[in-house]
Amino acid sequence: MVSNLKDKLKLYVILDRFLGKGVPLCEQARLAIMGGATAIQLRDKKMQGRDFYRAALAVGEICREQGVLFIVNDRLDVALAAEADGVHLGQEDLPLEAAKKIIPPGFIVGISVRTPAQAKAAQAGGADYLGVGDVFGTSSKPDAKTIGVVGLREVCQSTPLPCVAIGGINVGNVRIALQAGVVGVAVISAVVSQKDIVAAAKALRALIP
Ligand SMILES: Cc1ncc(COP(=O)(O)OP(=O)(O)O)c(N)n1
Ligand SMILES: Cc1nc(C(=O)O)sc1CCOP(=O)(O)O
Ligand SMILES: [Mg+2]
Repeated sequence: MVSNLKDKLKLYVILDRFLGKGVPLCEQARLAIMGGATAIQLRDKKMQGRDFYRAALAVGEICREQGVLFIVNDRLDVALAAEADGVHLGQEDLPLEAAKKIIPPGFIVGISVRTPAQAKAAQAGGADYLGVGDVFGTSSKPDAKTIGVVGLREVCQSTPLPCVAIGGINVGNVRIALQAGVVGVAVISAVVSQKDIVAAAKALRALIP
């Protein structure tokens, strides 16, 4: 059971094997946490289930030791087997109502949304937080659809659930995202693609109250 979820969503770093420029996933996690990441997501669209599970065990152990939230992207089976804190599901992933049939109490489910209607449905289905984006335009997810800050604000104002902004977030625009009503930001390239991952995470974390 995770308490103070809002605090744990402040700086949500998503690991990426390819955008991490050769830095191993566990090292990305360690460095991001040293820089102040409050949540880590394991996301890999190409790994086989067995490798993804192994990576989840390894990254999960680091997060547990450091008291950082650990979320697995897409794969509820892997999230449960690796005893992650939760899973993140998009609009094309396993439906929330199906996930709810098999998740234990206290297991966190984050849902990607782009509209107030999607936010409403996620809340009705028992989501714990929302990932809202693509806010500023991202080059890390080819099929992302940009909603802008106006779209972000509309979603935040439509729901009592804690919202995390995602998509093109960096030190130059994080304040704008926060002003739209999110509790935190989720990033890939602004942290894991940077030469100094610790410094990059620190710089972002310093801008999030
Ligand atoms: C925190 C957070 N928000 C949104 C997403 C995107 O999820 P999804 O739309 O399912 O896309 P993929 O990441 O699976 O490509 C996310 N992963 N995390
Ligand atoms: C994984 C993901 N989901 C998005 C969405 O809009 O749902 S945007 C995105 C990629 C975010 O990477 P970066 O911080 O490098 O822009
Ligand atoms: Mg997904």
